Amino acid sequence: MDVKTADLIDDFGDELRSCETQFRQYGARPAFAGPVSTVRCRHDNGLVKRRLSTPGNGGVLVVDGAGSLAAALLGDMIGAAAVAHGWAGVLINGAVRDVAELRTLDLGVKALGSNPRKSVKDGAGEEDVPVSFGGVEFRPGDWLYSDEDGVVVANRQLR
Ligand SMILES: O=C([O-])CC(=O)C(=O)O
Repeated sequence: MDVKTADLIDDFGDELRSCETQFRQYGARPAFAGPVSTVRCRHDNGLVKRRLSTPGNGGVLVVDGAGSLAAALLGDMIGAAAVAHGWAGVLINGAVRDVAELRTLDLGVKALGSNPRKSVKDGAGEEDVPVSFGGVEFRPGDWLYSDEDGVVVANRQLR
């Protein structure tokens, strides 16, 4: 999908929520879009790993890691699983690791930063709940559009 968030804002205006968080790009896909699924967790990526190992159907997993940079919620193995399962992208309010390898994956990956320390995998957290960061609420079933300008979300598929 050819995603241009600025064009979407021009065409759909207030129908879109625009996230203020300044993410870094880590995947090889600078632009991605799809229906939203969510995980909320902190220093534990058990739910992220499990979710990205199930069919993504072109969706985007929004992970609210509470903005913590203390441990990575995604690395190259989980990233490769996401590609293999047909996810379009992963948006992480938290950290990643294996940055050099993530750069080669055909996947949208945006996160706040990186940390080589990995998370535990107890599976603590919540799935399919609304999560909020950057002044935006991300709800399961919303549509997310992301490119180098930013991340915007709508209640429905706009294109
Ligand atoms: O396993 C983890 O916690 C993250 C990671 O390094 C990977 O996905 O390869």
